[in-house]
This record gives sequence, structure tokens and C-alpha cells, in this order.
Amino acid sequence: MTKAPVNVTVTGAAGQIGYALLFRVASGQLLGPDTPVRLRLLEIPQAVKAAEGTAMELDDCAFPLLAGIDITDDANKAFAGTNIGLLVGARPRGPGMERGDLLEANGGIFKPQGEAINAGAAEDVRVLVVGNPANTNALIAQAHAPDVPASRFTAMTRLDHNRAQTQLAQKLGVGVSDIKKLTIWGNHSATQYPDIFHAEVNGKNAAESVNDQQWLADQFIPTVAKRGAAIIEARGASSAASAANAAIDHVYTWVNGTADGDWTSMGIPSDGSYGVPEGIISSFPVTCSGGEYQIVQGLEINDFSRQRIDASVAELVEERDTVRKLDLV
Ligand SMILES: NC(=O)C1=CN([C@@H]2O[C@H](COP(=O)(O)OP(=O)(O)OC[C@H]3O[C@@H](n4cnc5c(N)ncnc54)[C@H](O)[C@@H]3O)[C@@H](O)[C@H]2O)C=CC1
Ligand SMILES: O=C([O-])CC(=O)C(=O)O
Repeated sequence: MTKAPVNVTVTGAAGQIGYALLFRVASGQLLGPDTPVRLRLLEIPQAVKAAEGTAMELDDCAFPLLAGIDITDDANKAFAGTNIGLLVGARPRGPGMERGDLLEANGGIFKPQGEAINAGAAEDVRVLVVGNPANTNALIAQAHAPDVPASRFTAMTRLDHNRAQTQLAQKLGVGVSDIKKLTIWGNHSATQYPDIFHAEVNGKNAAESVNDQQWLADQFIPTVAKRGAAIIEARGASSAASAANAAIDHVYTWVNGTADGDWTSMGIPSDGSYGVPEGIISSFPVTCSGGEYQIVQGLEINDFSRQRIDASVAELVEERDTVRKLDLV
């Protein structure tokens, strides 16, 4: 190891996603094969023992890039000096629950974590919120970290992006890597809008290649938007390995950049682009380079897309207003 280790804090480390995520972080898939990592695992006191068990298994993998593991139930210790915060720990949705039901329960988790990040994280800290409702949880954390640039707080819509990529590839009978420039707009919820109007399939416009408005409206969009619920129905538990995979993709792309001629989707604080009210954490098409992201500008938004973006953004505004009333932002 030549480089100094990067501190990666994972909350909810003993949970399902944590178990699918930690081994991939420790093996170098989060930051690349040349970057050693030191893991900081944050859990609630009752789950610290389980996190210790996972840490024993991590040790048993003898990952060359793993420089150490600290386990704690104290957010201030977990985030002291952290460079990457993966905020996974939250109460997951059960059958029949919508993500919004979780706002209040999870508000109490993300406020102190935002404060701890503000108090002690490294100057270059980058935060990905996975725990649902991810966009508004990210807003709560960000609101309590006034000394950290707001742009460092992001929410995960990469799983939705990846889901959309596969659905579209399967419809067109192409490989996933033939598909570029998909966008998830809005909230990581059933109102999200997966947009194929600017997507390209082997260089051709995806919406024109599909040429099936009914499939788009009645199959593609609901399949992607409700995939989380479909997984819960099928597995009896929420998506874990695919969510961990998307978290790895999100951070890897943020740090290492998007490929030329492509973009990705990230939940980020709005700067007002595309009529999304400033400050709410909404998913946008972004390119990444040099560890920074930029919203893709200048896309023409047709009426079909406009309605759907507006609906998802309206839900985010409602969530923000709810957490405002609860004094969480
Ligand atoms: N954004 C996205 O695309 C996705 C988000 N999710 C969300 O991710 C979250 C985690 O999911 P799972 O790992 O399946 O849940 P899980 O219930 O298996 O694990 C959650 C873990 O968080 C821990 N935890 C609770 N409060 C905590 C706190 N204050 N500090 C640290 N740890 C705490 C729990 O003890 C538990 O070990 C859920 O909110 C789920 O809805 C899941 C899939 C996709
Ligand atoms: O639906 C859930 O609660 C889990 C999740 O966010 C997803 O799989 O997209």
C-alpha cells in the first residue's frame, strides 16, 4: 500500500445491505484497486455484536486493501475524519408501507448523523444516503451540516437507473452497455420518472427505437418505479445486493467520473435547474469528473416528461414541508 487509506463510514453495517456492501468496499470496488480503505462501522447498540461478526468475516477475507475496521455505536466516532459516508442504516419498508411513512422514524437518525459529519468529517467528505426515504433523509442530514458544502450530500437513485437500463436493454434485445444517457428524475419512490427520451441505444435515440408509447407509459415506467415493492413481495425483504451494488456504482462514478458520452443519475441538492426548487434533493442527469458532478444542462423536456418530473418533485416538496414541520430541516 502506498496511498494513505481512505476512511469509509458505513451506517447500518449489520443490516442486509451492509452485509452485501462491506466486502465489496473492502475488496477495492468502491474506490478502485489502488486505494486502501479503513472501515468505520456504525450500528445501534443492539446490533454492534452482529457488526463485530461481520468484521470477523472481513478479517478472514485478508483483503490487501483493508487497512482496519472500527466498530462503534457513537456517530461522532464513526464520522470523525471520514472521507466517504455511506448512510445505509434506517428502518426498512415492510409489505404495504410506502417510503413516506418512514419519514418521521428516520428523521431521528439522520439529524444526529448530519451533526456528527459537520463536527468531525474530513474536509473532502462525500455522503451517499441509501436509507429510505433517501432523498429527504439526505436533506435532513445536509441541513444539520452547515459547514459542509451542500453538494456533498447525495441520495441514491442509481439502483433505479440500473433497473431502467436493464428493462430497456431487455425490451430492445441489446446489452446493458449499449444503453447510454438514461435519466432518473425526482424522488427515489414510486413517483420517480425514468426518462428514455434522451437515452441512446447504440447511438440511436432510445424512445424512437422503442417506438411504443404504451409500453413506455404502462410497463417500463411502473416496472422501474415499483421494482422495490416487487422485490419485497418476492423476497419478503427489500433489495439488498442490488442496492449495495448501486451504492458502489454511485460512489465509484462520483469519484472516478462518468464515461465520455454518457451520464448517470444522482439525487443531489437542486440548483433550480429544470424548474426543480432549489435545495430539495432530487435526482438529475449528471456527469462526473475530478470528483465533482455537474447537472446535464439544456435537455429539451417534452410535455409527457414535464408532467412526470413535476409530480415527483411535488412529492419531494411535500416531504420537505413535512420534515420542516417536524423541525428536522
Ligand atoms: N435508495 C435505495 O435505492 C434503496 C434504499 N434502501 C433502504 O436502505 C435501508 C437499509 O436497508 P437494509 O439494509 O435492507 O435494512 P436492515 O434492517 O437489514 O438494516 C438496517 C440496519 O440499520 C441499523 N440502524 C438502525 N438505526 C441506525 C442508526 N441510528 N445508526 C446506525 N445503524 C442503524 C439497524 O440496526 C440495521 O442493522 C432501508 O431504509 C431501505 O429501505 C433499500 C434498497 C434500495
Ligand atoms: O423499496 C424499498 O423499500 C427498497 C428500495 O428502496 C428499493 O428497492 O428501491
